[in-house]
Amino acid sequence: MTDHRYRYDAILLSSFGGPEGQDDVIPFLRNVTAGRGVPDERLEEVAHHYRHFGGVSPINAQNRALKAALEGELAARGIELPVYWGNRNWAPFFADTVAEAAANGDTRLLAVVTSAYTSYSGVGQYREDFEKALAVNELTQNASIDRIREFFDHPGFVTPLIEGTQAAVNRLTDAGHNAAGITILFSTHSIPTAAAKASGPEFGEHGAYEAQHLALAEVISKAVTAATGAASPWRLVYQSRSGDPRVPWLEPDINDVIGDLHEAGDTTAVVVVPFGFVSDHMEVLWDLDNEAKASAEEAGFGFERVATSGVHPAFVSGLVDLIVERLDDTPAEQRPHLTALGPWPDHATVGTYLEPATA
Ligand SMILES: CC1=C(CCC(=O)O)c2cc3nc(cc4[nH]c(cc5[nH]c(cc1n2)c(C)c5CCC(=O)O)c(CCC(=O)O)c4C)C(CCC(=O)O)=C3C
Ligand SMILES: [Fe+2]
Repeated sequence: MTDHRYRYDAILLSSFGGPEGQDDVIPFLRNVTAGRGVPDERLEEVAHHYRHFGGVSPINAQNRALKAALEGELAARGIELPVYWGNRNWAPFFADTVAEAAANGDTRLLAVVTSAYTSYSGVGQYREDFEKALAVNELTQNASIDRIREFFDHPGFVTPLIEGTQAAVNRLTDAGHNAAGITILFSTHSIPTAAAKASGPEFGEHGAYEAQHLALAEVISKAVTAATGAASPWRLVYQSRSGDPRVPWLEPDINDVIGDLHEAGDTTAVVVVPFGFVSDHMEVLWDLDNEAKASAEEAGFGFERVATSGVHPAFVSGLVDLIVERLDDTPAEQRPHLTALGPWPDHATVGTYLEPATA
């Protein structure tokens, strides 16, 4: 219900969604790829990843846990805003969640999107999802959905990654590896190069998407060096490439880099930091814990995979800080950010350069 102490009525935890059983796998994948030219062979291959885990993606349980954690942190700070949860690709779908919220009188929603960087998938497509969810409920004139800013360089998101990377490097050095022989692989989702450029061409050939990842990798690497006292080399690598093989996507692939490091001969171990994601969902469990780990074993490397931010208390608290800065309309110069690119601006409307890649 409209509570005039706040400029929003409720929080909308907004995510990707995932299947909850074998029968959901194919319908889910059809939702994800609707009209987007992902070849059938790729869908078969990805279906197999889900089938291997009983047709259940871990992402929904992770979002239920995040929702509960956000509710706990909001309550602890005396902020009386309900938290709803909706997804793009699987139930609870945005349209149903928005209908439920509106039935409760909650029409001014602030979305917390489980995506830290600027891209069509992480920003523009959510904006379109929100517009559709309002439109099918005939709420376009009577309800609104804003979102918190991209939080790639917010301390709440970054702190768990720094801690995790530091601990992983320490475990490897304790096991006898030299810091200089440990390569830190900062891993994120590959996207088509055209989509990367469209995420903000003023940031270079691969747009804001790559610039944000490079800036953050530098920050984490420096923090780890400062804490451990010894520098380890690092690389930005990409994972989970999809789509038409003739369309260029961001490279290098993590598995190719592990192979190259093996040939070059200076590396004895890798630390994989899945900093492109906020939870240990399927793309982390399959593409890293399974595939990248196998590549590392083949190379004879030590292997450590750092946890995503998940429901780390610093992350949960950081998300509530990001909510509060919107409730209070905190000026940009007071908003925390750990890279020179931030604080990323709020998007009141669809990012003009966030169109889907047509390449
Ligand atoms: C940038 C980005 C993020 C991070 C930001 C964000 O969170 O948005 C992300 C997250 C995720 N991607 C996920 C799953 C999938 N992504 C796919 C396909 C695609 N992803 C893309 C990009 C991204 N994806 C792209 C350009 C495609 C090509 C087709 C298209 O343009 O849509 C496909 C189809 C099959 C395949 O080709 O892999 C699946 C199943 C899951 C859920 C995992 C789980 O279930 O635990 C999550 C969190
Ligand atoms: Fe994806």
